[in-house]
Parts: sequence; structure tokens; C-alpha cells
Amino acid sequence: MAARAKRAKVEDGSELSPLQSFLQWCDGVGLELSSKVCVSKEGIVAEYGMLAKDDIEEGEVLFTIPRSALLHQGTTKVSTLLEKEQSSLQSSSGWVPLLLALLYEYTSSQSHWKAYLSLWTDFKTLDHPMFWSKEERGRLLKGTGVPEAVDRDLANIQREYTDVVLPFMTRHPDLWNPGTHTLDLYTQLVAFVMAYSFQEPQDEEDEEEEEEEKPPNPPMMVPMADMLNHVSNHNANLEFTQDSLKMVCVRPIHKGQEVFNTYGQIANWQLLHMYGFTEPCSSNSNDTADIPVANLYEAAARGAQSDLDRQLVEEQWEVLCQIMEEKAAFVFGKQGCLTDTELHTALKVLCMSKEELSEFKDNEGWEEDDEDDEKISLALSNEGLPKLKASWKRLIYEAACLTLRSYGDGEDEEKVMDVDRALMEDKAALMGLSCRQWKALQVRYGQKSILHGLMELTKS
Ligand SMILES: C[S@@+](CC[C@H](N)C(=O)[O-])C[C@H]1O[C@@H](n2cnc3c(N)ncnc32)[C@H](O)[C@@H]1O
Repeated sequence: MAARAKRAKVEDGSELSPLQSFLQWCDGVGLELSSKVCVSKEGIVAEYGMLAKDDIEEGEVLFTIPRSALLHQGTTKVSTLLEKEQSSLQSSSGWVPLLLALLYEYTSSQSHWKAYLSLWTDFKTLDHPMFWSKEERGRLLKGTGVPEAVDRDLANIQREYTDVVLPFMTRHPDLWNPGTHTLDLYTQLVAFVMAYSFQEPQDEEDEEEEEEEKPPNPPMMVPMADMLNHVSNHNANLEFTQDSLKMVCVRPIHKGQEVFNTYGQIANWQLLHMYGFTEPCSSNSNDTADIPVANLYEAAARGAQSDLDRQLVEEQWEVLCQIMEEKAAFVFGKQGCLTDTELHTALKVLCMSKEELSEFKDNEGWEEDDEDDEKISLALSNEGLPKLKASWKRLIYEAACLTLRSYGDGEDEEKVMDVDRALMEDKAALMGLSCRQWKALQVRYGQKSILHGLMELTKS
């Protein structure tokens, strides 16, 4: 692969930049760009992005992309073959057809999407933790859940490439070649799909009608929409219509401001894992921290005073493992618990008396459960947490404390918190951090702050 994009020659002999070629291509495929916006590298949070050239009102359409310009398994030049062989291309990610399309189009000099894909000549701007060393991930992101997620991704990518993609490419040597379409390129394209693709939401009516849950729509590449960066407090949103996709302004944007899309309500650890960046933790309103259910159990076990108590906790845990997975976790946001019904169930089980437990077992569940969802959600919000009964508060407090400790190497929870708090408050030290160190700090400190806040709300 050429290290730099070749510049296209125009008639007067001057050369077009990759961005100019892309914009010319957009024009050619019927993509309509409002005169109030432009793609830019200046005044943008990262590489390319979109700027307002004029004030924009809520509801104004910033650009419209015809469906024929989208790049996916149904539009690529190799679509017929992918369709014919779809049964051999199934995998847990569901991404193989798009990735094969991208492997083909990215390395084809004749690709219809050449001007689009040439914007990313070597994917060097992708800085997902999957491209960091294992040691760096472990050191900077311990406790955040990212190292484990990346290990799973890398194992899946390797398995998918070896078991599905390679045999397929070998059957079609006229179109793919493992010498060019290597595991390295495949991995880069996975990261590209993670960070740049879009998934069309399921039709709501279909969803209601269908008894069984339909699998999610496969991902697709949406030129121009993927030039927009993300913030949780976004000002534009992509709308899907039958013939086209439209980026619509959802909040007034002033001249000179950046146009921000939303990639979803995404916590910093997920932003880092899937997109390779984070927001400052104080401004990401969607930030979360997880408490593993195993930590709630351990908190209960630590509170047991006698052998009888210990036995009761073991029985409660056995019951709980039948209701939820042993590896499950409760998610806490800035306003309280987001997996409230699950946490409510776990607290109920782990705080049952011996009599209640045997009744529960005899009845194969609770006899009647009259607590409504709204009440539960309020009880486990920041407002309700301090008012919970003491036994529930103690479990949440202890579990948050145990989780906080898992970020450190055996230090107590206050020390674990203080290391990053001191760093966050030291402007000179912050300036000296590498980009990766800064991003990891936002993930760690955001999560730790949520856990620490939870301890404050539930301490007795
Ligand atoms: C859909 S692309 C957006 C276009 C991208 N800036 C480019 O030049 O190709 C997503 C990538 O943009 C970057 N990005 C998006 N939002 C960002 C933000 N708020 N801060 C820093 N980087 C961001 C990340 O590298 C992310 O993987």
C-alpha cells in the first residue's frame, strides 16, 4: 500500500488534495452539501471534521447522501459473490461481508469509492487500544474493562480471519490475495469499521410486529457522515429515509463552530475501545462505571459473621447465578444505576433471610412482585440511593469500594482515587502526558469518580 495518497491531476496540471478529490467525488455521486458547512482540518477536534460557515437553525439539512453512494455488502462490486456465498461468511461479529468488500475496494485501483477510501492512506490516525502494546493497555487501563475487551477482539479477529476470510479468499484468487489482504490490513479495517461505520436502526414497526428479535442490521460505510466527530452534547444527527441519509441539525450551530454528530450514548471506556478517543471525563454526560456482580457477592460474603451466615450467602449466590450470569456487571452512570432492575434483584436475593430464601426456592421465585419499574429506577438513582435500607446500602458501598481497589495494585480505595485526582489537578503534569496517557486518565478518573460518588451516597 502506498504510504501517501496519490494526488489526482486536474486538467491544468495542478494536483487535487485527497480532500478535494473526495469532495469532487461527492459531487459526482449526487451528494448534496449545504453551502453553510464545509469539511476542514482547521478548528477541528481531530483530523478532518465539519465546520459551520454560517449560522444554522435546528432542523436544517446539512447534507443528503443518496443510498447508492453508501459502501456496503449490497453495493460493492463483489456484492453478487458475497450474496451467493453468504452462508459461508457468517461469524459472531456479522461484519465479514463488509470487511471483504472493504479489503477488495480499498486495494482496487478501479474502485468506485477510491476517492473516499484514499482519505485514509495507512489508517495511522486510528489509535484504538488494540494497536497499543498489551503491556501499555495493562499499565494504563487496568480496572477499566478495556484490556479484557481488546483481548477478546484480537482473538475474534484472528479466528474470523483464519477460519472464514482466508478460506474464502483462497477460493477466489482472482479477487483477493492473502499476500495483499493480510491479517494486519484486516485488523486495521476492523478498527476502521468500529470507528467509521454506521448501523441503520431497525424499523420500529417491524420490531413491534416481529415476535422474535431480528439480528441487527449489518454495518455500512457512509461517506461524508463519517467526516463528523462526536461529542455527547452533539448538534447534528443522521436520519435514514428510503432514498437517502440526511444529516440534520438538532441544535442551533453558530458560524465557525464544529458540527458534531453523535455515535450514540457512549461512555469513555467504550469511546476509547471502539473509536480510539475519549471526551474529557467531566463533559461526557454518558460516562459509566461497572460493578461486577461478583463484587456484590464478595461484599455480602465479607459481611457474614458466622458459619450459618456464610452458608446463607453461598445459597443466595447460587440462586443469583441462576438468574444472572456470574460475569454480569451493574452499570452506574452519573445519575445513578442504569441497570436498575438487575441490581434491585441482586440486592433482594443477597439480603434475603433464611426463611425468605426457602420460601423463594419453594415458590420458584417471589410470590408477587408489585414494585414498578419507575419506583425501582428512582430508588437506585442518586436521589434514592441514600434512602435505601442499611443492608442494601452496605452492599453497594462495599462493592463500589472493592471495584475501586481493582484499579490499583493492592492500594486502598482512597489511594487509588488520589493518584489520578492529583494528576487531574496538576496542570503541568497533565501537559506532560502523552496522548494515550491522557485518554487513559480520562477513562480511569471518570470511572473512579462515579464509584467514589457512589460510596459517598451509600456510606452509613
Ligand atoms: C467517524 S470518524 C470522524 C472523522 C475523523 N476525524 C477523520 O478525520 O477521519 C471517527 C474518528 O474521529 C476521531 N474523533 C471523533 N470525535 C472525536 C472527538 N470528540 N475527539 C477526538 N477525536 C475524535 C476519532 O479518531 C474517531 O475514531
